Amino acid sequence: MCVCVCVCVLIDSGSSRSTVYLYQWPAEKENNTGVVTQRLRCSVAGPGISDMLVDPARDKLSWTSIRECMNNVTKIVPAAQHNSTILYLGATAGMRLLHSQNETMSNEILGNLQNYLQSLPFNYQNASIMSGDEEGLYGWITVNYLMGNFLEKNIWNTWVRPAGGKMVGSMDLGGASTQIAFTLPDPTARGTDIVQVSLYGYEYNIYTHSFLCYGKNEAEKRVLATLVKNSKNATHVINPCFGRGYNTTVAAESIFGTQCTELPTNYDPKQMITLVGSSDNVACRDVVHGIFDLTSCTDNCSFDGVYQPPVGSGDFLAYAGYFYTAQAIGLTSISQLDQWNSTTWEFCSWDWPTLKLKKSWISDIYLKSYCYSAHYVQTILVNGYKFNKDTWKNIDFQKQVHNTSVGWSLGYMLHTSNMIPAEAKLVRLPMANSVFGGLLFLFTALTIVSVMFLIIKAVRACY
Ligand SMILES: O=P(O)(O)OP(=O)(O)OP(=O)(O)OC[C@H]1O[C@@H](n2cnc3c(O)ncnc32)[C@H](O)[C@@H]1O
Ligand SMILES: [Ca+2]
Repeated sequence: MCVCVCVCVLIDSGSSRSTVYLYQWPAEKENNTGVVTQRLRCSVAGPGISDMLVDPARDKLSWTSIRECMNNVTKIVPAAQHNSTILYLGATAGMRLLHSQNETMSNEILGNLQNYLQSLPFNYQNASIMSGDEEGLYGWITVNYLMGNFLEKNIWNTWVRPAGGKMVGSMDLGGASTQIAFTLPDPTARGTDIVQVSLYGYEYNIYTHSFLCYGKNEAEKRVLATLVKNSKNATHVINPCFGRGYNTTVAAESIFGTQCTELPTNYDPKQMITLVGSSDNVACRDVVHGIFDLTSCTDNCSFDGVYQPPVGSGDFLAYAGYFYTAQAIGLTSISQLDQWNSTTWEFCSWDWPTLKLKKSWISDIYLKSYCYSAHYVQTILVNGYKFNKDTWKNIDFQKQVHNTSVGWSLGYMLHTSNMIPAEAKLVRLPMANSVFGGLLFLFTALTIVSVMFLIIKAVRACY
């Protein structure tokens, strides 16, 4: 429990990279809402922990990069507070995939990492692999905590649930998996992927689902795998999603060395494959559509036969890969669906020299993939989750709220350390704040008028 401490360190071990977060808050206010701020965000150099081999030489390298971030933490947190500083590590889709493929290796990596974290001067709690549903739920908690949707102060300076109790849905696009989570209007709805959580004394009925292999990087490998399989020449492959003029040669294992793609016949991991860009919008859209099973769903279903209630008319925050994609095509924050489509169309029609010129601030490693990811975002949101032209404008593409990164880590820290109590001593008004305020005003006005009336009557009686 983070009781009486003002700082917590959380390591987000994602599939593509690890990030160290340092959160802080005033100790006496720890159960209030909106008091936790992000003091440090440190990107660990190198790949995600699932790609770190546990051979001594690589090991040394890997932990050295985490050590650099932990040294920054050590400098910020006063020495007297080190042993009360809680330290957690949560691993996500990269480790989920590795765990199902090679449990021994995933245990070895986690064990190795645990030894290192235990050797630090902090109050190490645990390092674990989260389930996709937990990841989605914690993302939802982060979003609503940062937006102040759980509690607000009423006119009596007491914490109450905001009038209307509108919560914001959460959509996270990672490298290996993607999550959606939102509250259901019907508090009694039960079923697959619906969880009930009690926060600050209120019950929330939340739908949360995580799609493994639908993260931005793994889904791109699936697109490339389709192109390789459908190509007449399996070593010289046209990629419609890359800009014309962009060619790259990669080893087959960089596409097929994952559980997310099916191995081709006569698979040779070292076989080199040349991918040749062609800036072909329609072909890119079609191959991206092809990785989703959009046919096995009818009502209340997203894709791949997964149950999903309608997204409704509420607001959503889309972050991580959603934000990077929106930023690359120039449509962060709120946009119209038509705008997204036309911007994607224009972006994907540019050849590589034009892309480099127009988006000179983006490094090649990311730039080559944004045409694919713009189509991917449109497909998953519209064909998958069933956003339409009216509800698309409810999606806000962001990476931060109040200078704090949006992701599962803050929600995990708040929940795991009990900083969001299930029950809270709240004043529960029998009516909405605004109605209560209005009635209060009315009664005050009536009292004043009555007193004045009595005074006037008394004065008149004297004459
Ligand atoms: O959640 P999982 O699936 O484990 O993956 P992750 O945690 O490693 O995934 P991130 O949110 O860090 O990144 C999401 C995607 O955005 C990409 N990405 C990360 N940082 C970026 C940056 O600064 N600019 C552009 N793209 C970035 C990254 O390669 C992924 O494809
Ligand atoms: Ca992530």
